[in-house]
Amino acid sequence: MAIILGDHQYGKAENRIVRIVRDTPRHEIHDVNVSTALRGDFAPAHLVGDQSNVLPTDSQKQTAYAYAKRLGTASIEEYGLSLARHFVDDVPPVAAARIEIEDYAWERALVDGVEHDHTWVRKGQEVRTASVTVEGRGDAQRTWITGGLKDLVILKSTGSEFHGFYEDEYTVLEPTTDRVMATSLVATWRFTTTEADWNAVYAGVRSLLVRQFAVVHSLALQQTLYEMGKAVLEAYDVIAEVRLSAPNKHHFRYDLERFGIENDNEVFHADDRPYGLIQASVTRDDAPDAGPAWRRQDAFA
Ligand SMILES: O=c1[nH]c(=O)c2[nH]c(=O)[nH]c2[nH]1
Repeated sequence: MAIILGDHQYGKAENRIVRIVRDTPRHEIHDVNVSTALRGDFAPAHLVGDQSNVLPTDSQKQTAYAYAKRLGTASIEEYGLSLARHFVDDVPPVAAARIEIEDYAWERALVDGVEHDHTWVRKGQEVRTASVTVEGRGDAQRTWITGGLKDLVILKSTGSEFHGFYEDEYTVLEPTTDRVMATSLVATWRFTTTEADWNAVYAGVRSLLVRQFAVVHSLALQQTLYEMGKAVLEAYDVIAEVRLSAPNKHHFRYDLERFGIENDNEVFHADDRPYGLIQASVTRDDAPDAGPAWRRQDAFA
């Protein structure tokens, strides 16, 4: 029997970079969490402790900060692209680089009803995400970009049903034709291009996802997810695939009848666990190969 080193990658995870644009008295803020991962033949480092090909994770961190100046005008996708290309093009042992970014939104503080120039309040909990993977050099170079969001907490108080499901001897769930449906959505979309109006696509996709959640009369969260992905693919030909992950944040109608009080879907217990976890990928039948687009940094965990 031989023991072999398998797939490996290494990088600096979760660089918390804040970029302030202060060229005028009205500042701008970009607050991001950047993770780098380099891939290539780093076997000697693992097998015999030879670091000669290893660009330290500390250097990767320094590079992420050095490139952060670009965040003044660049979207997170563009920033990730320049960082990934730098590692692959300029560091010979690196065969591929993956950059994952989370973007935390701030909104201007209102002071006496006026937007303040250099004070912000964190906007909700929703986070914009992006990943860039660059492989190979020169004409053989290939690039995969995803955009996305996570922690988009969304709830509808009607327009959702769940019935007609398969029942076995353990099924106790009551069918319903009117329930609260809520989730904390994670959506990731895979681009077919390395040049897009990234911020406009983000805003458009986000609003389509919210729109579909609201207007689709849902017979199950599964159906809602499919309709969300389908609408995005119909509207954006620069997107080949949408992946959705949605915890079903159950809201159980509370039994007030015990107290002689009517409860016509008015009072609920919001249960935090367990939760149903509904996940789907929606794709075009002619979508290009996903390559390493979904090879996330936490794939080793
Ligand atoms: O939208 C739903 N999908 C399910 O698969 C499911 N299962 C369940 O218990 N409730 C729900 N709701």
